[in-house]
Amino acid sequence: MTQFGVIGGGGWLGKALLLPALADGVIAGEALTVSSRSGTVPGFEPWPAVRQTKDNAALAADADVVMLSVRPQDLDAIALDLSGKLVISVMAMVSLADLAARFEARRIIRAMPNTAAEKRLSFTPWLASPDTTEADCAFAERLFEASGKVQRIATETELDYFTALTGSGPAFLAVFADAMISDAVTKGIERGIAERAVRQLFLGGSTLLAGSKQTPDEIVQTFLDYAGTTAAGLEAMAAADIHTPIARGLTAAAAKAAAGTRDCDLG
Ligand SMILES: NC(=O)C1=CN([C@@H]2O[C@H](COP(=O)(O)OP(=O)(O)OC[C@H]3O[C@@H](n4cnc5c(N)ncnc54)[C@H](O)[C@@H]3O)[C@@H](O)[C@H]2O)C=CC1
Ligand SMILES: O=C(O)[C@@H]1CCC=N1
Repeated sequence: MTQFGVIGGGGWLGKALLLPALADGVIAGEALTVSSRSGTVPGFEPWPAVRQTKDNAALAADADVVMLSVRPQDLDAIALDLSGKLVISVMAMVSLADLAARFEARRIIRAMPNTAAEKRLSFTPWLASPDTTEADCAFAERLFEASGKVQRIATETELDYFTALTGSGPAFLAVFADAMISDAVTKGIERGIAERAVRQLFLGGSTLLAGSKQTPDEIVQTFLDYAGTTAAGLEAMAAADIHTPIARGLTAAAAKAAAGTRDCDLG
């Protein structure tokens, strides 16, 4: 049985990925070791065979596959020789070349899920270094499929962009929701009611969008064609150039992701 060790696996993203995979049987509890700063985190109680530790060296010694899920600023404290193992990283801003140099690893997969993984609704692009095997890629795909949709991509430049688009994306939707709530409050709507309304709007609107045969721009055009209230709102937003701040935000996030990353050839 492939032994899987997840460094930082008790954090937000680690648990969002691991709990669905355990629930689906993609990972057996007996095959999983999770490390955290404290050595014990809640959430894994339904799988008592999952081992928890603070000792990353012991985790790595027992593992065939090691996943890194700590914040980038905590990575320097983790000095391990992972040569011969499959290394999976979900970390932003840490490149394949950096991972290879730090951990003496050749088989590396970088993936960029988002925290909707905890609802099994992540979009997870991933890419693999040239030495990874088909079995390595299949393991990673099964793991990430438990928490959403996966997409293999070709370059780290794309991964950096997806770090902004879908990795950070939940926060960008939250800022749009917050702007709507703030406006509603200034118009006299009670904050709690505005929040309830906007949460349901995002659920309803995004469910429609996800399942629609129309593209988003076609949906916008359909509403413009009514020439009614929605069109008045859309035209005012277009006049205020709503696309520009969105593009600026994505560009800044992707630039930050890329600052620690460069396309590299590990072949
Ligand atoms: N939260 C998000 O929206 C996304 C995060 N990521 C990436 O995932 C990684 C983890 O992010 P989160 O889970 O959100 O952060 P988090 O802070 O919730 O989890 C990180 C965990 O690592 C643990 N940790 C720190 N140093 C450790 C060490 N030496 N040994 C063992 N455990 C250690 C911490 O105790 C914590 O539980 C980051 O690198 C981030 O770039 C990627 C996509 C989305
Ligand atoms: O904000 C971050 O750095 C991480 C990566 C993508 C989402 N959260």
